[in-house]
Amino acid sequence: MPRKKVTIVGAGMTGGAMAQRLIERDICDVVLQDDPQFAGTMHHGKALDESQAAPWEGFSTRIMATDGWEETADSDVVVVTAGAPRKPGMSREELLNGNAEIVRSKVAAAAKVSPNAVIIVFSNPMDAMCHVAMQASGFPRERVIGQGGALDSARYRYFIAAELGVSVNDVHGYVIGGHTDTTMVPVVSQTRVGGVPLTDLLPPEKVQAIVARAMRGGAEIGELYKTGSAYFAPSAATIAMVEAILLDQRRLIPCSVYHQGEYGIRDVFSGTVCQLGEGGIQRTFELPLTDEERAKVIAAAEATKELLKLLN
Ligand SMILES: NC(=O)C1=CN([C@@H]2O[C@H](COP(=O)(O)OP(=O)(O)OC[C@H]3O[C@@H](n4cnc5c(N)ncnc54)[C@H](O)[C@@H]3O)[C@@H](O)[C@H]2O)C=CC1
Ligand SMILES: O=C([O-])CC(=O)C(=O)O
Repeated sequence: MPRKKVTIVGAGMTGGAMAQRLIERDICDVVLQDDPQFAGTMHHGKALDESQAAPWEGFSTRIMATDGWEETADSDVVVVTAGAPRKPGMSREELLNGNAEIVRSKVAAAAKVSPNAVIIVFSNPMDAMCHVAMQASGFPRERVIGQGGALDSARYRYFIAAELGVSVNDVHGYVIGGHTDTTMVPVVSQTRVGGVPLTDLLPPEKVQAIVARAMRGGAEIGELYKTGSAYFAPSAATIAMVEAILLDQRRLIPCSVYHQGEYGIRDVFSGTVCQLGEGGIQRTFELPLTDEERAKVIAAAEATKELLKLLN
């Protein structure tokens, strides 16, 4: 049986970290695609360096780099990270048109040689870039998936676990809505710690502080790094999605999906809980929201629609 293949487009901070996490799982071959005009020979260096980790990490799958597309052909999953990260003080939305051009051409090229792939869109502003990717690929909604909620939920769960001094494994909560500083919706009403509602464990002001910090989670890291944005947690979140698809794990992970009636929203990418497995999105789930949460989820989708009006 041929090995599964995953292409990571863009071998920068996030693409490189994803490649490392993925190849060390030993579940697929990995191709790092980048453009010498922007990456120089960095992607070749990363692939070679990581290959030489195999004797100690014990993986037998392969990683290679390419400037073109031939080697990416027949990928099962294509992750698109190419594009500029924001600088401190910027919003993700400000990256819209610069990154749209990059995502459009990368996705068109990738889809041509991997017509059955699942595309995971990662470049920011992610929800808007999902529209660009869907249009450039012509793929159905099951196979164009945005990574945002997996990361945002991880941050939210981490902050709760740290506040309560419990294992993050026992904190269950989801962040849905948009992947921007203002449109994320941490679903407090459905957050449980060991089965206990979060609101029974922390006073409202503490919960609100956690929500606010989770929503600015990416900005906080960017302000600390100064030269770019987060990559350790983003790569972990993305590779969990890749693994769920490759191994048909049917995991429930919040992702950006082209809404077709979820929460009454249509024809726009936004975050909701999705079942991920073979073929991409197998099912979507609607959380039972409070009226306030529902209004925020609807506003997030509207904000993405407004942002799309600014797309060149
Ligand atoms: N969805 C999410 O949760 C997250 C998204 N991001 C986004 O991912 C993207 C990549 O971030 P990093 O890897 O940290 O950036 P980076 O600057 O380290 O890497 C960017 C990559 O894009 C390529 N690139 C840049 N300009 C290009 C162009 N004009 N044409 C073709 N390729 C070009 C570079 O060669 C490089 O491989 C950013 O848009 C960032 O905002 C970052 C973290 C989390
Ligand atoms: O904050 C950023 O610009 C990068 C990102 O999307 C994140 O880390 O959540």
